[in-house]
Amino acid sequence: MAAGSETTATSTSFCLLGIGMYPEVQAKLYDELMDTFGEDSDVTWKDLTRLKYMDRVIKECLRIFTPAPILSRRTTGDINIEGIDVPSNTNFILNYNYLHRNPKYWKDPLKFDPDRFLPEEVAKRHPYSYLLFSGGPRSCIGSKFAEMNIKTLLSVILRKFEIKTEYKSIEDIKLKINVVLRPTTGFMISVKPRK
Ligand code: HEM
Repeated sequence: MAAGSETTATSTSFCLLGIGMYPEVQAKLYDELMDTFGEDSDVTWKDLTRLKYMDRVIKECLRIFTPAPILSRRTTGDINIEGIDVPSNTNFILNYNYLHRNPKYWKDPLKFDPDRFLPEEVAKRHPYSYLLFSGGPRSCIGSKFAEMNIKTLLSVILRKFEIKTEYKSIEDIKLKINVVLRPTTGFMISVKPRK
């Protein structure tokens, strides 16, 4: 259950938090939604694939707030990582939130910039510098479904409500890990009907 529902709920909440913090991003998303669906029409799979800006915003929110940040692996043979010998049968803890905020891969990592996910920018980075759904043979089997789910939820919510948050900056948000990532002081999101 946690694999699919808790991760999706947490991801959507972090997206709303990011969107609430940047009114100019929210306005652009609203325009894209109006152009794509208008005010009332139902969300269809085909239309979801046209939400290019929303796709980038979601990726940027979940880079900064990676909902499933801690994973473990065990080596099945001796390996060498950047000059360090690691014997077989060693347990590893991987922290993807750290990876996603590492200045070695992300310039100005706490700057919110959805355009980091423009295709030409993605092409410049190592494919494993962004591991929202992990990588390799044990990566998330629900990734496409999760993306569609989050886009559908945001498409419904953002057309009807304006999102606000009391948080003023990413640096303000202290995080803890309860299996999934959480802000220590809650999401602090409020919604205002658009009309
Ligand atoms: C945004 C939402 C989601 C995120 C961030 C997420 C993230 C992840 C990550 C990072 C892993 C890798 C775990 C590892 O390597 O040890 C994983 C595995 C998995 N996820 Fe997701 N997930 C999400 C949604 C879903 C959904 C919607 C489903 C099911 C419909 C799902 C089912 C699974 C399953 C079954 C695995 C285990 C795959 C395996 O061990 O072979 N996830 N997920």
